[in-house]
Amino acid sequence: MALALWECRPEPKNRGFGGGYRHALPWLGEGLLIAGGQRWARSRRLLTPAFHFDILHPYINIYNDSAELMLFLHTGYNTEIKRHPYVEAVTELSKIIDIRTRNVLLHPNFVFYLTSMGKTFKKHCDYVHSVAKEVIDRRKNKLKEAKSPTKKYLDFLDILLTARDENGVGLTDLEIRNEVDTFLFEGHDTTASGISWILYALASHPEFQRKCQEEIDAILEDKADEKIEWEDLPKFEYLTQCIKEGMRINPPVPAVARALSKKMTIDGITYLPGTMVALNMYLLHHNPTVWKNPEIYDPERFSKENIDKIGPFDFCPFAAGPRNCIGQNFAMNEEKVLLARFLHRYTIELDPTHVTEKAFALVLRAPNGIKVIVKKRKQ
Ligand code: HEM
Repeated sequence: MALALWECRPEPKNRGFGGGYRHALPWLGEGLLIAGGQRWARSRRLLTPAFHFDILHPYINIYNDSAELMLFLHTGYNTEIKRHPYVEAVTELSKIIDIRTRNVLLHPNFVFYLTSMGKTFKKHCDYVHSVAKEVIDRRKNKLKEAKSPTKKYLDFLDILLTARDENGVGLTDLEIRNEVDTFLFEGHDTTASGISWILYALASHPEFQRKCQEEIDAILEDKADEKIEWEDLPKFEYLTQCIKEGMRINPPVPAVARALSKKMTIDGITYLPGTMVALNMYLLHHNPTVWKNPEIYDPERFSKENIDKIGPFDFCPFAAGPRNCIGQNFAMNEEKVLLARFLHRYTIELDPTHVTEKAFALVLRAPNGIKVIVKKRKQ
């Protein structure tokens, strides 16, 4: 009998002293990313309907609107693009968690919160929690006024607020806030990193970029408003190959970690329960025993002819098993729309004066930025 994901018992996240996830607890709480055991199983069961195709379908309009805004900003010369304070705070929080995880002296709470970094962390946590609370309260009031959700389409927040388990019990206010914070982080930073590194790969390989553009031009040929419909998404076959290869060579989440729940023997060495195990997706995707010529960006690896040669655990940008990414379809759809709309209008080239560096944090970052030259296409 096949088990639903939440009926499996995944290895827990390492939240003990020294474990990386522990440092994100004051920010994300026991949301889906960090929770374990029964709490995780209940939340995963309640939240899975939020990623059903029927719920994802109307988000296509939001992806298109976001693409529109991004393209508009590109047309303005000297436009100073200010990041939202929420995005600034999340970036700082994830940077601090990364620094803290690598420095054992900052692990004890009583030391960390005495440092200026600890105080900044607390300040940003309070701010992001207040934003999440405001969003939740606003929607709660709307739902109260309407008595029951009357919108044609429910979104993620409606589902969080109205979900009930088999005993008719919903999520508490704190559980809802933890999920909102988790999804705002997991849903934004990861996709932003993915799109940036895919654009970098395509700027480095004009031949693949041109092939994507030919495909995009053919799909958008008769659309004066350039709007991508839900039905168009499966047509972007070559773009999808480039996206997957982009996430192979630069996985947005470079590593995850677990604590062993039972003894495990790897290469003749036995590890005891509780041992922390880091699973490095970046190294997996660059391992020459798994991938031939791993440093070469080659979208043909994901062509119809070749895709069956890829093993089930060779390509893991969204992790694997019961604790895989719940938002992976959402993310793939968003990446397709944003990249297709961008490449339809513009061609990008690498800035030859800039050296792009990689930093392995909670998400894969480019500490000094990715610089490309953007040229309007003649059509
Ligand atoms: C390119 C984009 C994305 C990538 C590469 C990505 C990758 C991942 C990975 C590797 C994990 C496992 C993390 C771990 O074990 O510590 C994960 C979990 C998760 N992701 Fe994503 N993600 C992406 C987008 C999204 C989006 C758009 C959402 C929500 C809208 C989302 C929500 C989550 C949540 C809630 C979890 C925890 C799931 C659980 O433990 O049951 N992710 N993601």
